[in-house]
Amino acid sequence: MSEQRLELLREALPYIQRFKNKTFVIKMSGKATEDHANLLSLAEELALLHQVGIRICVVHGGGKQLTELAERLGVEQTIINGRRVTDDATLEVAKMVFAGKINTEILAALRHRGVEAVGLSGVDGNIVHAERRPPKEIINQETGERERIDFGHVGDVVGINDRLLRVLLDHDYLPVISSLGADSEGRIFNINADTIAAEVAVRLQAEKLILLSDVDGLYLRPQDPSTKLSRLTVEEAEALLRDGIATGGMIPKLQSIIDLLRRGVRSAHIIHGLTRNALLAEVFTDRGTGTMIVA
Ligand SMILES: Nc1ncnc2c1ncn2[C@@H]1O[C@H](COP(=O)(O)OP(=O)(O)O)[C@@H](O)[C@H]1O
Ligand SMILES: CC(=O)N[C@@H](CCC(=O)OP(=O)(O)O)C(=O)O
Repeated sequence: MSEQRLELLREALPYIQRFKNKTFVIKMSGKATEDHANLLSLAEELALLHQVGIRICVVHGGGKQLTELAERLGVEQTIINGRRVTDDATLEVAKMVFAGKINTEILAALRHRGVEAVGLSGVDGNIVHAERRPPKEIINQETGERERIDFGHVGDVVGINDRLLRVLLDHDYLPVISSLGADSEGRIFNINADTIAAEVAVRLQAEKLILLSDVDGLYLRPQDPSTKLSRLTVEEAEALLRDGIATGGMIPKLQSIIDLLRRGVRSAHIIHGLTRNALLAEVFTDRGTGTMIVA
């Protein structure tokens, strides 16, 4: 183990006591899982949290990989306000990429780090009960136009069944859930991974939701990391959404976080999924590295 990691662990002792037996939901963006060395490093950090007795549930996306494979297959992609318009062909590719490739790669990395992880999609154990998102009038943030959008096979989460997750967590398994869900007729939906993570966190009465992204937090001036906000309240987060400071993929992220904090989870964190030890630093130090949003 590196000296930096040992130093962190020394500082971590009080936090370890505080968080033992608490549940953290950790969402890994596709961008955080794509590089093998980075994934192995993240898996090591997850293994440490798991070993000190924190109940970890991972939710992952894979938006970048889905876009890349779909386009290679000649399936054109459209993303509006951070959500993908999912036609028949895109859903086929989403099933392969999310529940197949990425989920298995995360499991293999955790296995390498000695963690007994179990791969699931939201379809397993009825974990994510979803309904098809009805066509909606929305303001397209990119064009500023009001449009009626049919997102296709995109689901809205209407319930989480946590029975299987609790069985696994109670037996020290680490569940890894990909961002698909289904309705009671077995129709499968593509669902934003941040949204699933937030809903799972509420259902498991998690202590924290931690989102591993490709930015190290929320910036006041988009694209300008020097304007990163370290800590904000729900009301401040709402204002950022209203003022159009959060755009693209940050919109569903913040919407989910606001909703989650109003429903009992204490804090949500946005951190960089490609910075070594960012996860450990966020959990085990006061400084943290990302943006913490509190109720
Ligand atoms: N105010 C903001 N601060 C930081 N990032 C922002 C902001 N507004 C929009 N973004 C964008 O949100 C992106 C993260 O969302 P998304 O691409 O969905 O990530 P992920 O794949 O991690 O879920 C960033 O890469 C950035 O381009
Ligand atoms: C409906 C919708 O937009 N679903 C997302 C699910 C994957 C995801 O959220 O992946 P990241 O976390 O890697 O961005 C998508 O198709 O991109």
